[in-house]
Amino acid sequence: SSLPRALQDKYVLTRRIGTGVCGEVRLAFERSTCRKFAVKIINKKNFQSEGTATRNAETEIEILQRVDHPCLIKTEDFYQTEDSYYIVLELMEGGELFHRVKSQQQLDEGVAKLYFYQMLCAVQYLHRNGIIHRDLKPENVLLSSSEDECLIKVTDFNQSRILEEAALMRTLCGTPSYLAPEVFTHASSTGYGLAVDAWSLGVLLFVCLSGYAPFHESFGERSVTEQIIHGEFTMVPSKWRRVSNQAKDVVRKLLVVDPKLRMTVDEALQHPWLQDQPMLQTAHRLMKPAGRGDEDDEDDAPSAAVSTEAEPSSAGSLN
Ligand SMILES: C/C(=N\NC(=N)NO)c1ccc(NC(=O)c2cc3cccc([N+](=O)[O-])c3[nH]2)cc1
Repeated sequence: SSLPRALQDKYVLTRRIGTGVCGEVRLAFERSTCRKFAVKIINKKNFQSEGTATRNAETEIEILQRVDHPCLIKTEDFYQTEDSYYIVLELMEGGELFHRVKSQQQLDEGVAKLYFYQMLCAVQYLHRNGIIHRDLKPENVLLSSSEDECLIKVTDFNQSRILEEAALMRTLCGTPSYLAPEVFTHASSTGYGLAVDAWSLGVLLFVCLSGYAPFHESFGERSVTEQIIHGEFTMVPSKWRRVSNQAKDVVRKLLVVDPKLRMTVDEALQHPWLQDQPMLQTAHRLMKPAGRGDEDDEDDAPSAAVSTEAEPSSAGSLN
């Protein structure tokens, strides 16, 4: 395929390291420094119609270049030809969370908690910046190394939407008398847009803790869609026996059908299961800018995270 000249001048692209529904990921070396990068190649044809494709891709590229958080993939460079986008990204040598969970059957609860905390921080950052990810799944969570204790990064903003809050606010400033009812109810559904990510995080946590998907055609005769609409998930005893009640409580409060009642990302960050000082310290060390992780952080202010040990598991009860 015809790689952009400018890309070839700066990088050598070698073997494929990942595949996606709309393109592939190649290992690349920056010629001048020999530093390794990942290059995500997205062919534009893969999108449905031209219209939405371009809009989606622009939004995605904008988001990729605008976001700045240790647990969100960062773009180093960006090129495009008439039929593809080439996104140069930091290398995430641990690969996709999907393969890590698959190869380990299920993650140790402490490891699942460390990864889940980082995902919550990434999605909290997106929500604070008015961005809904809308496609959170194990394939879109990358691991920085093959170590259990590693940094994770959320990627693939192809389905992301920037909350049209500003446009909505302008509309609501005018005289409401001529506005149709759905402008207001739709507003509330936009407001609830953020909650879709909380649901997906619930599914992600379920998969990390148990190694299988909560909604699956093999469970009973109902279709996956039916199971989801009714919030009917199955905790197979053999897979959940060693999982704490607090961890189960987080899953149950995220997999709530009514978005108004679903736990938010902010509330999840305050859940007793995540008030785990050792985990928080590890996470904050991993999330610091490169190189500052292992210096003695005498001078660092004590982390703002809650310092109390997790309460006794009162969280076993469902509200
Ligand atoms: C931005 C984006 N997707 N956007 C999109 N529209 N996809 O549908 C995107 C999607 C996936 C990735 N994946 C990787 O960077 C990625 C996958 C993988 C597997 C083994 C090993 C590595 N690695 O970096 O060593 C990998 N990196 C990076 C970016």
